[in-house]
Amino acid sequence: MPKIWTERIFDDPEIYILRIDDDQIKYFEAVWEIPEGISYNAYLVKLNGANVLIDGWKGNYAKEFIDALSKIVDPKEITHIIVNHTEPDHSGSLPATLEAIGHNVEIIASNFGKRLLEGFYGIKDVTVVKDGEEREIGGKKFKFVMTPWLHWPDTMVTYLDGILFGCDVGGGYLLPETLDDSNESVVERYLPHVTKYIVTVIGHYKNYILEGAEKLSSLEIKALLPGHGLIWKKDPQRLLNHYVSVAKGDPKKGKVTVIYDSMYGFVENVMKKAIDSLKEKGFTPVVYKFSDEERPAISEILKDIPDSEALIFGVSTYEAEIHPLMRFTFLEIIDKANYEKPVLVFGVHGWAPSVERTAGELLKETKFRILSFTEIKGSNMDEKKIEEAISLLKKELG
Ligand SMILES: Cc1cc2nc3c(=O)[nH]c(=O)nc-3n(C[C@H](O)[C@H](O)[C@H](O)COP(=O)(O)O)c2cc1C
Repeated sequence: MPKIWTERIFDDPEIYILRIDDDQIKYFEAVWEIPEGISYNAYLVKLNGANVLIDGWKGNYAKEFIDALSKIVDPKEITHIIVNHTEPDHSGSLPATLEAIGHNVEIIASNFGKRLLEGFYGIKDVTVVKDGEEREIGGKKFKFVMTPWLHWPDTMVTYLDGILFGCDVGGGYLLPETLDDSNESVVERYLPHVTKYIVTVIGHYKNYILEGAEKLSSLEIKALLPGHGLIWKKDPQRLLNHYVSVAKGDPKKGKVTVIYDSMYGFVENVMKKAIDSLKEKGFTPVVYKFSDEERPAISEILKDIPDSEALIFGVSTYEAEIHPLMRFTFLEIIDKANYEKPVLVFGVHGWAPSVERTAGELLKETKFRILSFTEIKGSNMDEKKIEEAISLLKKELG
């Protein structure tokens, strides 16, 4: 059963969090494996003569949302709804919320957000705010800053008295056992799930993270209240720095992610040799293997790419192509985690070498620097060739 949190998190201005821990979800966006779950966070700001609701929950929790909201405020007393981002994991509860409010409430969104609200829910009456626009509501100044492509073109953030309502900006997977960042061990456990969230959800637009961070640096941010995961009261800059580091792909010294498939063990033999050689040279390999017994989650593989120094792929030839699961893995890495990092590719075939052609074609237009393709026939494992490839990597990374 999803846990629901409704707590006052600030006294002045009076702000409440409405967080639901979605422990039922298996695949975020119907693709990313998240056994750790995800929370949806909405916020209510109580002001003089105004009650401002910021974002909402996924539609399947609309009833729970109205019940939780009703514990804090009579929905009929809500005067404004700010929609920072219209993706239905935040806006799905909106139609039910409007019904519970039962009167004309002012909905505030970006220009793109207005278009999407009409497309998704038929909502036409939306006040559009522009980049940097300020509005006085209930005696307080709300500032709206456009952060397009974080994660959709509609996305904006809302700034009030040093508090940034980020929606997807600042989010992460996991159902942390606290609401905020005051407990260091919770934060340390949480941050890898933030990385996983960034790569899988916003990785395709990661340059916009750098643009957005630059834009937000002009604001003094005392707290960051995102649409997923922990809220940041103690050190919001830590989370923003983490976002920038993932977007840049800052490497951890020695970390090399190794991904391979092996149907009958031929690729595995090659990769074992490569992994031994990596360890001998002081690297720390993180290994993912597709076999008839194991199938790693693509979301987990993606999580390990940003802070890797290099990537190594081992692929079997499959109907003159690379193995189907490795093909999907390549495509997702290229789409979500395309970084200027060195790459080695080992290919094993039965009768015709193909990896330089197939993997080469996939990697051609990417930022990855291919150091070598090593083609191996079946069990004719050429240890010298494997050693040469790993030595090339050592030379490259020092
Ligand atoms: C379904 C299937 C399709 C294959 N297609 C090709 C192919 O098109 N060209 C080729 O040279 N080898 C092909 N092979 C042979 C494998 O690439 C070869 O046996 C390789 O060593 C497999 O390594 P692995 O057992 O570690 O996966 C195929 C093997 C299988 C099972």
